[in-house]
Amino acid sequence: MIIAVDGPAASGKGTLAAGLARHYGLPHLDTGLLYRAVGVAVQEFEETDQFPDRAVAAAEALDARDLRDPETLTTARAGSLASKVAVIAGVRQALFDFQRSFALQKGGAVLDGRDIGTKICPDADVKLFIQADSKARMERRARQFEARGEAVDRYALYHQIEERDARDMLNPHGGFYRAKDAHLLDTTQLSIEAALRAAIAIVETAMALKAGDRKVL
Ligand SMILES: Nc1ncnc2c1ncn2[C@@H]1O[C@H](COP(=O)(O)OP(=O)(O)O)[C@@H](O)[C@H]1O
Ligand SMILES: Nc1ccn([C@@H]2O[C@H](COP(=O)(O)OP(=O)(O)O)[C@@H](O)[C@H]2O)c(=O)n1
Repeated sequence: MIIAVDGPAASGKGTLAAGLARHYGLPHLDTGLLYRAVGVAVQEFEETDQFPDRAVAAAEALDARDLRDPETLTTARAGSLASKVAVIAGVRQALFDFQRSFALQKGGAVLDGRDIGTKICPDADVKLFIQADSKARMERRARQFEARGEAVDRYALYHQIEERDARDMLNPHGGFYRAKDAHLLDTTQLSIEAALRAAIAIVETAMALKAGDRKVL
């Protein structure tokens, strides 16, 4: 079974994808980490015209080992760099195969990101689009940073998230929109546990419907 989980920054998609993966015993790929790793690798070229070419080369050379440093990859700066390399068509192309082979491994997988249901796994068994209002998302990210001892300016963070979401939504190569067949899950008022229960219920219903369809055919 392939489960695609998409949504904007700090909507809780990674937490839900990890929870679904645990529940169904499937491997999980947080695809945002790929873009973050590429962005961090070329940060010194950010203000130069070499940035796109360097980013494509970094994406082509990316190795699973580059994803093992959550401390540097999950900063706000890495998030912003990620959304800048994510608008480069060659970067998305270079990262496609890695994501696609992860999705197609035997037994299935859970992937979360921005274009999983639309571009990486348009054939996923179940697609979820996770939403939460901007304030809730900012507060969650603020607490996440504070939990690891970082000082947070909530006003600046709110604007950073809005700016990144806007860049993602305007990304001509990103396909960051809700797939027509994605199930919307708004987690603004839900705890992590309640959100996971709701996500599992969606998966169960979708799989039961699929099985029913197969019987009818
Ligand atoms: N439903 C929820 N209620 C409260 N906090 C949540 C919820 N879902 C996720 N979080 C917390 O919000 C932060 C961001 O969640 P994460 O799953 O990383 O979001 P995303 O992958 O969409 O960026 C994490 O610290 C996570 O524990
Ligand atoms: N499948 C994906 C995943 C991430 N991204 C880009 O990478 C950035 C960081 O993604 P992320 O999922 O780690 O960010 P959060 O939603 O966790 O804040 C996003 O803002 C997008 O610009 C993408 O373009 N496509």
